[in-house]
Amino acid sequence: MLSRHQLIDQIKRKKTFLCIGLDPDIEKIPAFLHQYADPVLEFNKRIIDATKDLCVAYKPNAAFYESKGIKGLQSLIDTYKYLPKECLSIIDAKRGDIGNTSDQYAQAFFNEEVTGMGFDAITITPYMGNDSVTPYLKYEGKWVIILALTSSVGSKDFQYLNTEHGHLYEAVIQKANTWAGADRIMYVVGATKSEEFTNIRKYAPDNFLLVPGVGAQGGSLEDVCKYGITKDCGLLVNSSRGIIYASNGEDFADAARAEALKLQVQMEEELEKASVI
Ligand SMILES: O=c1ccn([C@@H]2O[C@H](COP(=O)(O)O)[C@@H](O)[C@H]2O)c(=O)[nH]1
Repeated sequence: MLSRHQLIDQIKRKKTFLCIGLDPDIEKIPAFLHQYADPVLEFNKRIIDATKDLCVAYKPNAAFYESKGIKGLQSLIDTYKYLPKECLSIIDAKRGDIGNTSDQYAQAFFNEEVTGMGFDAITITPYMGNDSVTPYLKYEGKWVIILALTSSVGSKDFQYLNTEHGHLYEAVIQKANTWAGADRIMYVVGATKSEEFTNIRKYAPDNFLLVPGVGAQGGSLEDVCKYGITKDCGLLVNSSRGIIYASNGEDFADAARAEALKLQVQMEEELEKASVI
């Protein structure tokens, strides 16, 4: 469990708001790792060891594990167990279903005694509304991270539709703010949508925003900070492929560290500029 207060403390202490995405594709991980019983776990462990002082969160995306069946699920459980306790652990599962089904998803990712996984936070699609989100909030201290404005090209299909409360993504934020406060709810906003951050801060002045899309998707960290940073930082900027696949040789963990370090240095500058540190 990681509270808002602990998250902000960690950001100030480590001078970073980097979230590293653990999206291991068996086709892309270095060949020499295939000699290990669980190559994915070995890959993740070495990435974590090489980067844990440079980031405040790790975000395994469930798809990369679920696509491998039982072995993948075991890799996810063992990766969860290996994550440093001081870092926010986010399962990027993008779940969303009726209440009793959401209860099962919440148990799957939050109830460590039952499943071996007790992530601090989960990503949720808000399309089905209140009853698809509130079951996760029953787990005291856990975070729900709601998709608001995604980094994807397809975000324009629904998220910009006009409603009586503004664009659909604005209506999502206004409604979700009535379910819990900024100590329990974060929003996903893509780095590729930096022009919308000022607007989003009108509705979510205090919420942390999980921001994917820097690195492989071409989003600008500088622009995200220009329009999105708050006095408490309020940002978790994710990079997955840009860090974990920096090299596919034996030096992959060092190369990942070098990429993470570049982002950490930029983040430290932004934190200073915004007087967070
Ligand atoms: O709007 C969204 C929501 C989630 N994601 C996820 O974040 C990472 C991004 O990976 P990169 O390799 O850094 O592009 C990945 O797990 C996505 O599923 C997103 O990209 N956009």
